Amino acid sequence: MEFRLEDIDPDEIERRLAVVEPLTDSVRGLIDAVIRSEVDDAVLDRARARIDEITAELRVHQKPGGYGTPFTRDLRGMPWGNAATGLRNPIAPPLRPEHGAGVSTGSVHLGAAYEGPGGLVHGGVLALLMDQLVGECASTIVNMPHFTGTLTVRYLRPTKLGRVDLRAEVTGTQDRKTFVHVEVRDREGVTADGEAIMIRPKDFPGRDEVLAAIARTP
Ligand SMILES: CCCCCCCCCC(=O)SCCNC(=O)CCNC(=O)[C@H](O)C(C)(C)COP(=O)(O)OP(=O)(O)OC[C@H]1O[C@@H](n2cnc3c(N)ncnc32)[C@H](O)[C@@H]1OP(=O)(O)O
Repeated sequence: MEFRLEDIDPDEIERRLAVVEPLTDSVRGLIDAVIRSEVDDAVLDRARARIDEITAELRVHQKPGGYGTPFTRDLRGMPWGNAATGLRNPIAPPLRPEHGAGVSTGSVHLGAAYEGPGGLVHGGVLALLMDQLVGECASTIVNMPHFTGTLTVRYLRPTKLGRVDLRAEVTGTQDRKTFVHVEVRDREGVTADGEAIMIRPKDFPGRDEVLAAIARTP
């Protein structure tokens, strides 16, 4: 887990998001269209050539590796490449968690790109979303980043594609461990639940900056 301080103000964050969020949404639309399109092969071939051109244009200047998890001095995180929440990651639904007292919630629309069995959400996608939410829940409540040590998922009944709601709640803490219960619902009720043991790592790159930024946060 690597954290990197990026000393920019909220206006600059908004300026960047105003450019990349619409781009990411457009690519989400493209992914959905590629899965569901019934146009003929010639149109698909033409689309591929145009997409390859755009990809080459974007690759002229790019980061090595992943996007990383930059954060500002006031601890606003910018994990924009995150697989579940990333604001510039088209495979992220994206989940946008909200945090209350010991509870985190989030809703997503899971369309064709998240299908497992026909018409139903892939179990791994649900585990991804649960993992993210329990991570954010433990990290926000304890105010320090946590890793998922163990996540046990029970799939209670199939989850229909469409709107899915998640809720995570801290059920206890013990030294560096935080215990979190999580539930997933589709429009007909609870479809899966899970128990997570979240661990606050002893050390990680950027730890001192995170602690200093927390200390400065009013
Ligand atoms: C603001 C930031 C928001 C971030 C949200 C992001 C959410 C994303 C969620 C994720 O996807 S995290 C990525 C998936 N998880 C990992 O990659 C974790 C990989 N594993 C590790 O890095 C280490 O194994 C871990 C940090 C989990 C534990 O290493 P430690 O060296 O700190 O553990 P240690 O051996 O000192 O054990 C400390 C306690 O934790 C317990 N423990 C260790 N590993 C465990 C485990 N895997 N499961 C359950 N408990 C575990 C261990 O028994 C012990 O309990 P006791 O104190 O009661 O004895």
